[in-house]
Amino acid sequence: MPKTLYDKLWDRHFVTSVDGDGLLYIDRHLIHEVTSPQAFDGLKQFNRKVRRPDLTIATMDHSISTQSTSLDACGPKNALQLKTLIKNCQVNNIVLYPVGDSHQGIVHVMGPEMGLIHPGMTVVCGDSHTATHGALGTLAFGIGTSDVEHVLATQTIRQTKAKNMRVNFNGELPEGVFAKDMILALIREIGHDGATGFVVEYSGDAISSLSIEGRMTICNMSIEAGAKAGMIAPDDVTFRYLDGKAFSPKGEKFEAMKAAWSMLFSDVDAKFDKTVDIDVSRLSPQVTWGTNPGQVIGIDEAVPQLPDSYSDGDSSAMQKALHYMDINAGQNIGDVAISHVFIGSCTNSRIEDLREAAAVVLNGQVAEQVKAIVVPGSMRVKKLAEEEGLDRVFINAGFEWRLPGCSMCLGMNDDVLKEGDRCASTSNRNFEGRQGRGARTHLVSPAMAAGAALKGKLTDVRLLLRRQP
Ligand SMILES: CC(C)[C@H](C(=O)O)[C@@H](O)C(=O)O
Ligand code: SF4
Repeated sequence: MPKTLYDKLWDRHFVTSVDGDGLLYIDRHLIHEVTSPQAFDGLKQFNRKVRRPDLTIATMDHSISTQSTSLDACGPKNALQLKTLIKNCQVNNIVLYPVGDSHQGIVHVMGPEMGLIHPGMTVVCGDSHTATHGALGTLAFGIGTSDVEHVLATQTIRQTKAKNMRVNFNGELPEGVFAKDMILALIREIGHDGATGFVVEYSGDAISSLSIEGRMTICNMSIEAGAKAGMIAPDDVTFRYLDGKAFSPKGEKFEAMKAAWSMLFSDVDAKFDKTVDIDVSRLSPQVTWGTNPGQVIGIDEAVPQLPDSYSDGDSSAMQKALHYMDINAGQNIGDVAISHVFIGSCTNSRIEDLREAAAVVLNGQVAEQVKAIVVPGSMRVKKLAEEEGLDRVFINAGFEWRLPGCSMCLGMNDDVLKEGDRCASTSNRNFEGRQGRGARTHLVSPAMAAGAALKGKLTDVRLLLRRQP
């Protein structure tokens, strides 16, 4: 029977069935400070050992400061979480990349760049954006803390098989339009719960033309459409990305693995439960106006009018979102002034994202009333960017250049927005209070965020790019 890529990865990792679910073997387990402490406590309580410390990798990202390497910088609660991770990793022989280490970074940025993630793997982490790793042809999904404990103890996890969805992105991306705009446009089309119960495979010529960085941006936000996971079949772009990475196989072994990885694709006749087609050649830069990622429009569009019937759930949700965001129906989104810009997060903090933002910033200045920060996703991204002089571009324009971490993506560290602040953000979530209680988030691409920083308002970055020589 023809199989999808998801079916193939499921079958390869299937250990046994449990009441209609599958018990899957896990090839790579990533951990961070927030969702691991209780899991380790659970192991200790039952005197259990970590079954495969060698397949488990830890980093620090959520609770750290990106302004200081002190573990105490974000208060005693965060410090305790970080110190607990250090202790748990020591006791259980798990490699940890702590703050200050040259490999430290946001878990979904540092893992792939070290070559720890290979096509065909199952990858889990106690973090919803684990879907990011699907960009390398893996089955990767986020798990809860009790599942973290289960994986630590057994290297397996119980899962219900999801349905198959295929999203074809076709056409050529116009100037100023990026992977972030593609995924936002998809969520607009299918809604923020449009992929609930599905694993999504992305394909089409617009996906083949994307770098791994761009593919990660897309897979990362699969979860924001409700999907269990997002994935992209490995191709030459994937193999070139993996070649030479620290933990990639080397020499003949790499060639042998490449041959095996090349077999990881959906069969021609494989059946998908749902298919969506999107033509990217007509896309404009996207920006969210509301409080879920499906409430999104092109920068050249007006905020939608409320539907006629005020009784339906959609319009009351819309009204609530407009009220929280202090935005009017029918308003031109390009008129909205912002107070903050955040370029970072596991969605958009890779080297390519920083290059795209820097290309817009070149020779410009951050608007006076705006506080703008750039937070590279990992120490490696930071180093690369500094070698290319991108840090100078940002600093000279008035941006803060930070250490790697989750930072302003969520209010768990020292980058919390205040009530009424309005942020153009390259992150992935815009729900009420995500960046701080009462703060407002507009999700955009790195180029759009850079444009907003210079203009002090949401801006069509295509106009800024065209003006440059
Ligand atoms: C803290 C963590 C559990 C959480 C997640 O699972 O996604 C965070 O990364 C987020 O983005 O909200
Ligand atoms: S950068 Fe944001 S979305 Fe990504 S793992 Fe950190 S908090 Fe979660």
